[in-house]
Amino acid sequence: MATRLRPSSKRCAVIGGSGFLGRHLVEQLIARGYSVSVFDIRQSYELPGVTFHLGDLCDKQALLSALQGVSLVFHCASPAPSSDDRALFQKVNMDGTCTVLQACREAGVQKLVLTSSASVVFEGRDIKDGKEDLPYAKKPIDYYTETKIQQEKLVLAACDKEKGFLTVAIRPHGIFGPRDPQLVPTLVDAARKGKMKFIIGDGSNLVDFTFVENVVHGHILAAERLRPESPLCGQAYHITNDEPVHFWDFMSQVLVGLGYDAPRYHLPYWLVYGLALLLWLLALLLRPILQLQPTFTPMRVALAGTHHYYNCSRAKEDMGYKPLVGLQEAITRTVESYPHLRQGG
Ligand SMILES: NC(=O)C1=CN([C@@H]2O[C@H](COP(=O)(O)OP(=O)(O)OC[C@H]3O[C@@H](n4cnc5c(N)ncnc54)[C@H](O)[C@@H]3O)[C@@H](O)[C@H]2O)C=CC1
Ligand SMILES: CC(C)=CCC[C@@H](C)[C@H]1CC[C@H]2C3=C(CC[C@]12C)[C@@]1(C)CCC(=O)C[C@@H]1CC3
Repeated sequence: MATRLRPSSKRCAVIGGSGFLGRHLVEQLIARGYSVSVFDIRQSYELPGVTFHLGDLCDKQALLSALQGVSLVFHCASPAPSSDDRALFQKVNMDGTCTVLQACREAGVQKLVLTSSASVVFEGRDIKDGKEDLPYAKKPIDYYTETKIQQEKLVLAACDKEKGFLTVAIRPHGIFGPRDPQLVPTLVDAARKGKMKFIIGDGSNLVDFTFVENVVHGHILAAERLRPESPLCGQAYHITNDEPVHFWDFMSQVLVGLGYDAPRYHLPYWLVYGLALLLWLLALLLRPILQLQPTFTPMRVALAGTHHYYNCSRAKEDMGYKPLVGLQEAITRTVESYPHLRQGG
């Protein structure tokens, strides 16, 4: 019979630790004296104190060997939202999360912190100051959101004080910062193709964009405050910068900071949404013969043209959360971190 290592409270694993958020989380955990095992399908860096375990989270045996002696697990792995691959999302976010839960229980893990998403309540309509008690989206706008909802439900339902296995979900929104492979690169790519001249809607919609270091701070606070007697058990928490901003002002600041023109001309929201939907259907029909990746997906158009900002007072009250980096400093640091994406760079 395999021997089980005694879990140590400063030994943790980060599933998805090679990704954007995962790597920032790993760096901060190391700085705080944790020893970290990264479990991911790829290795994207090396860092003293970090052990890499390459594997797919759908493979329980591979997970079990990475979770030996680990008391705390962060699960922040997911296929990229842009992949739009239903089967992959179901396999990784739903079946894979069941496997993660099973492996955690078998390995004697005591705490699991899931990176969920504030989008689990977003249906493409305005959300202003949304609290955690909003119902899950009944008609999720894409497969990513659909499976993030199921994933969060699975993890929160697995919280079991009697069995000594505690879970909590963090719901960040619009994560950005150095090394983000999604928001700034997509924006710059669209600008370089001349697609960022238009503002979708009247431009007055307020949105949360959250600096990656604040998201990391929320995760670590949640892990450290998650105890049998704490209110965190089995709960979800919004983590934002607590400074909603006009979507198009944020985009313009990043674009201008990198030397591109800010979008200027307005287009009606429903017109662009309708076109994006048509394009998405066309891409779906042509998929067997042609791989189309439209920039303006229905989800992106909805995010660009509606209000979606969230209240994070539950995290403030229950875990003492407060953003560490303000939005202006965060934008400056992010823009400076992408010299290669500058106009002409
Ligand atoms: N980027 C954002 O704005 C937001 C992200 N989130 C959530 O945050 C988490 C992290 O996202 P990012 O760091 O932005 O994404 P990312 O794509 O940079 O990182 C995800 C990591 O998961 C790994 N991964 C994917 N499938 C795997 C599998 N089957 N087995 C093992 N590892 C696998 C990838 O290799 C990658 O390193 C995700 O759960 C995402 O849903 C939530 C809200 C907003
Ligand atoms: C309109 C347009 C093409 C803008 C370019 C930027 C977008 C790529 C980002 C703007 C808001 C971002 C966002 C996400 C991905 C990147 C954006 C669409 C998420 C969908 C990532 C995963 C989540 O859980 C929610 C995020 C909401 C905001």
